Formats: sequence, C-alpha cells, structure tokens
Amino acid sequence: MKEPIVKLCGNRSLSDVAKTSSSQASHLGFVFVRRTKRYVRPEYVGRWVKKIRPRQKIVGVFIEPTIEEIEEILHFVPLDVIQLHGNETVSQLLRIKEAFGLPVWKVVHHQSDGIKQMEVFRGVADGYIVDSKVDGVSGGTGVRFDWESVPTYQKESFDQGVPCLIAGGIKPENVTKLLHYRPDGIDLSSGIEIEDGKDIGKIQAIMKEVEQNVASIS
Ligand SMILES: O=C(O)c1ccccc1N[C@@H]1O[C@H](COP(=O)(O)O)[C@@H](O)[C@H]1O
Repeated sequence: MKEPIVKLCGNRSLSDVAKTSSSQASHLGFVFVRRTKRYVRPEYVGRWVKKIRPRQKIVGVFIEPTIEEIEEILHFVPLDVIQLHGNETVSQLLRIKEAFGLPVWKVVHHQSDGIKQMEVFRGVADGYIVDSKVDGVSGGTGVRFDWESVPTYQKESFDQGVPCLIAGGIKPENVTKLLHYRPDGIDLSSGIEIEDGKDIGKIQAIMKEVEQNVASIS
C-alpha cells in the first residue's frame, strides 16, 4: 500500500518546525493568512527553513491571494505546493498555476455540494483537501466532519487522477478510524498542538498510527 501523504500544518515557530520536521511526515504547512491564529511572517519561515533544512515538502496556505502576495512569500520561502483554502475560482487558480508553475491544492469544505465543487476544478487542481465547514472560520477549526463521506471524495479525486487529503479535527485519538477509509493523505493542525505549540508526543502518536495502518494492509 502507498504511504499516505501526511501534512503537518500551522507551524508557528522554529521549535514547531524542529518537531514536525523530525517526523516521517511528507509535508509541512505554513499559514500565510493574515489575522488568523496561525499566521506566520514569511521572513521568519524563511529563516527557520534555512536553519533546519526540512526534508519535507513545504506547503503555503492562502485564502484568495493575489499574485503579488504569493510572489512576496516566495521571495522568502521555497514553497513546493500552494494550498488555496478560500472561495477561489477556477480562473484564479489557473492564473496562480501559470504565474508560478507550482502544484496547487484546492480546499473543498465538506457540505452537500462538495463533489460538485471538485468537479468544477477537474483538470485544474493538482490535489484536493476536504476540510470541515464551520461558519465564520476558514480552517484550523479542530472540527471533524462525517468521515463516511470520505470514499465519495476519494473516488472523485481518483477519477481526476489527483490526490485527496482529509483535514479537520484529526487527532491521535481518532486518526485510526479515518485511516480505515484509506485516504490519500491527512492534514492536521490543531490535533498535534498543546496550547500554542506543536507537541512531539502527539506528532509521534499520529505517525505511529499511520505506520501501523500501512503495515497492516501491505
Ligand atoms: O490552521 C489555521 O489556522 C488555518 C487558518 C486559515 C486557513 C487554513 C488553516 N489551516 C488549515 O486547516 C486544516 C487543519 O485544521 P485542523 O486544525 O486540523 O482542524 C488544514 O487544512 C490546515 O492547512
């Protein structure tokens, strides 16, 4: 069985990056959405990444960014993936892809038209993240959605030939249940934190569950 993508998101300090990068996760995420709890200044992220040199791919999280905003971030941070977590349109996504040539993952908030949202981005998005829908909050909610819908999202993504990550309220206590649905990837932020920082115990517990799950079905 293919190892799932594991994205550890919402890194806010050098200490966070030291912890998340020491794990077997495949991706580290940084939130560049101003006025949100986990916003980080790109110049700081640039410094942390230069110092630690993580082997993981780096994902930048944005909500409806302008080309100039992404350009500014890229000046400091060597992004591998751009994550769009808002109500971006297909043409905005295309412009971003053309401007930077980087893979773009589109977030779909789980609701009745979730699959329709994915269909709209067919052939354009390089991957999807399905996150919970919480009124007034875009992401990092710590709230999970009904995972019985995961196979439907997985199927649509598979048909489009791109990966589908699941986000929203994943934590060591519930990740095994989610892994039974065999998602292409998982994406966590609140579930690996204690107070305002990442917690190595929770990160290790998540990675252990992932490894055991892969081993049990290989
Ligand atoms: O983490 C944030 O604060 C955040 C803010 C704005 C947009 C996206 C954000 N994070 C994304 O939310 C999910 C993880 O949420 P959870 O805390 O594990 O429930 C993930 O996609 C992050 O990239």
